[in-house]
Amino acid sequence: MKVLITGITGFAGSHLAEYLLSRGDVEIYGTYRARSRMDHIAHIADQLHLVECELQDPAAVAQMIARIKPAHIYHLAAQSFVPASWTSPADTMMNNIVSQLHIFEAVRAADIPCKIQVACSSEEYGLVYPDELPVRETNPLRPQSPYAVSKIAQDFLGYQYYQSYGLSIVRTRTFNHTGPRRGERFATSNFAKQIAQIELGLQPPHVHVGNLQARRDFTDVRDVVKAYWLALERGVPGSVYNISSGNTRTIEEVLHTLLSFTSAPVQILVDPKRLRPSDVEVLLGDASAFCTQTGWQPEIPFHQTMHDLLQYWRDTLQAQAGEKEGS
Ligand SMILES: C[C@H]1O[C@H](OP(=O)(O)OP(=O)(O)OC[C@H]2O[C@@H](n3cnc4c(=O)[nH]c(N)nc43)[C@H](O)[C@@H]2O)[C@@H](O)[C@@H](O)C1=O
Repeated sequence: MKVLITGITGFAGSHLAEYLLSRGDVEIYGTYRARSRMDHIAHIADQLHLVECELQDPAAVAQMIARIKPAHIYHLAAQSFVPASWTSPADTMMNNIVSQLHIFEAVRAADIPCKIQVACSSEEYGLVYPDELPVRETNPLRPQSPYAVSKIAQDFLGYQYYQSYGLSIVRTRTFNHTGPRRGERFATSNFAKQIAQIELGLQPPHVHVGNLQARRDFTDVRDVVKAYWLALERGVPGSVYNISSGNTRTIEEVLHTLLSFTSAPVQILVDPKRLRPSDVEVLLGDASAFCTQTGWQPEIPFHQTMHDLLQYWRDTLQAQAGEKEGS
């Protein structure tokens, strides 16, 4: 079976490709852009069909889908960093909404039986009141960032294309996920990288942070990509599912978990530039609909995820230092 992963060079995309390869029953195609970095998939690139495709170009997308004729599409490519959606809101809308429209239109034009997973987000819930926790899929959506609005548009377009044209679309509202290869701008990875840099003497012993009081529901990315596979294998087309762990912790607790793995003495410094115009205060998801439908359960404990993330940065920085020495 042919599957297509948009954003295969990214964080979730690279883990999904690894997971699907481990299953051994699929032929994996993945899109990348001219400026994409290949580091995350370099170790498996010879087992993938990589296709350069700008998803904002409708003709390129139509041609690519008509040629590959994938049975599954995992649409993971996106502008996913919330703060960037304030500095470049139009770019976020184009990247997230317009690209997805091109994929849907290309599948319609090719007239192929294709299941599509749309990567939506817990950010769509935005402002959540204490008596609404844990959040279910039926909760009102009260977006707090342009990014959240773009994800609501992706989500609702998925619904509408299912209703209007019968496209086999499953929407996943994934809560925070992290693990090795997480982009360094996101809180967990940023803190882990700073700690690894402090350990190597590459930065003074200060960890710079933003709002530590926000609460988030974290799942390991390696569990999340299994959920994406199950979403298309066992999810009901037209449905939307939360994907979450059912645990919430403050970002301060996340930082202290990472710090528990190091003996380096550090001072925590709040950087006002890291604060957002409006931040989602608390997210805690109810994934029972998805678990019941597909049998999915997150398996990797949070401590393990944080441990592996810190180790990822230690290894990456050491490899970079080795390369510099060698050159
Ligand atoms: C589900 C959702 O999950 C992610 O969005 P996010 O929750 O914004 O992720 P983040 O890691 O940037 O922030 C988490 C929290 O941590 C706070 N925070 C404190 N100090 C720093 C800090 O220094 N850096 C950052 N980035 N955040 C910080 C920050 O204010 C926020 O409250 C994306 O995958 C998104 O694509 C998505 O869909």
